[in-house]
Amino acid sequence: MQIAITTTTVSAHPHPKPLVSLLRPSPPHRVRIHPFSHRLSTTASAMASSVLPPPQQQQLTITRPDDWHLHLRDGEVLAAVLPHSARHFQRSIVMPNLKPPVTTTARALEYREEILRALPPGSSFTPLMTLYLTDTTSPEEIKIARKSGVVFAVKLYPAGATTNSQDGVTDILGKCLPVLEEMVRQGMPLLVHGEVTDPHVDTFDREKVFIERILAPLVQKLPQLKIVMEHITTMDAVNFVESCKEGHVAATVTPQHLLLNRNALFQGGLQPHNYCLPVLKRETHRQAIVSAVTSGSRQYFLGTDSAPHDKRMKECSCGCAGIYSAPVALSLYAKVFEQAGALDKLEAFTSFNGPDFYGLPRNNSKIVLRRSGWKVPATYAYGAGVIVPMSSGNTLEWLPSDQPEE
Ligand SMILES: NC(=O)N[C@@H](CC(=O)O)C(=O)O
Repeated sequence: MQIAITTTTVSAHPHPKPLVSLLRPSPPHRVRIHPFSHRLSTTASAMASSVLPPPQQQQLTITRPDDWHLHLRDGEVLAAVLPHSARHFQRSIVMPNLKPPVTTTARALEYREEILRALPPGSSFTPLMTLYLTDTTSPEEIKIARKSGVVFAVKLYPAGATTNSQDGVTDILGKCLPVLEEMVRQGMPLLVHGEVTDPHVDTFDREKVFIERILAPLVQKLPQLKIVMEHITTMDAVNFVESCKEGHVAATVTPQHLLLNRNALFQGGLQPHNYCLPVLKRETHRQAIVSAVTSGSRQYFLGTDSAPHDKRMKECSCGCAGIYSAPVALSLYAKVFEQAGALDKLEAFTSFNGPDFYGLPRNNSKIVLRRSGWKVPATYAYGAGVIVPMSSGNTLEWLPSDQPEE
């Protein structure tokens, strides 16, 4: 374990007094802890130690993370959002659901060039390109993709499931079997948006039903296919992933599905900025995925699903699905792992399990997260408008350093 943790040196009082008597206002005994030095600032330090929580980690140094599920878009939006991902992540799996979608290696190469041109000067961020699977993708295209060295996976969008999925697959086993067999031969992972599109299936059950109707039969038919179940949201998905062989089936998990349940969609009125697909689920599901990712299992890794949409497209009569989390994701993941008492498992989730699954080297450089409050901007501007980030206007605790420390 390469995680470096800095802690305070405050020790617990051997005979703690009842909390209530210690909390009574008493000016001479008031204690302040400087956010950076962590020194007790009054002579009441002995008294204070009895009311302090256990020592807190103040700084985390972890291997630089990768984002294994990212929507970068193109044009002005790409230029605005790319620096946020490039600042914290070394590599990202770039989703291909542009308009029109990235269905060929030739198009993926062009898109990759566009991303590289939009990078801030000096950035070493590496986009890992993907192809958008359609009913007519050919096995030959998979061979070309593998040979290119820049395409790392193929994305399955069931037709009509989410943003720009209208050209997606209508019948994966009926239409795509030869392509999937070629992917097995090429060791090319299939990244799955795991929701059925059957309008008779309740929106909140679409992931569960997808597992039953499509994913389980697919794994049975092609057990050698490497599959990433993207942005899982349910206990059913956790159970499914864990029933599969490590190294063959894995899952990405977003910050929103770890921190929010479906109440967040309706708190005080309709909350369009908490709307994404798959939609947030009930609390028991959230707890199941938190337990899964903080357990230390190698089958889960970081995938933000950061999906920017113009504010006007979110706040309208038929709002788009997608939450923009790139600037805040790392702080939020740290919060989740800290709340679960599992900060020692954070690095494997952010930086090891993903490259290990994809058969890529782990990053060498580091990133530092400091316990230092920072306020998330209300919006981020781009050419034509603004994008509202997740946790907009809130203060977050863990501040990632902009520069990796070698
Ligand atoms: N997650 C979302 O709600 N939206 C994504 C598409 C996707 O991954 O479903 C988008 O591209 O906007």
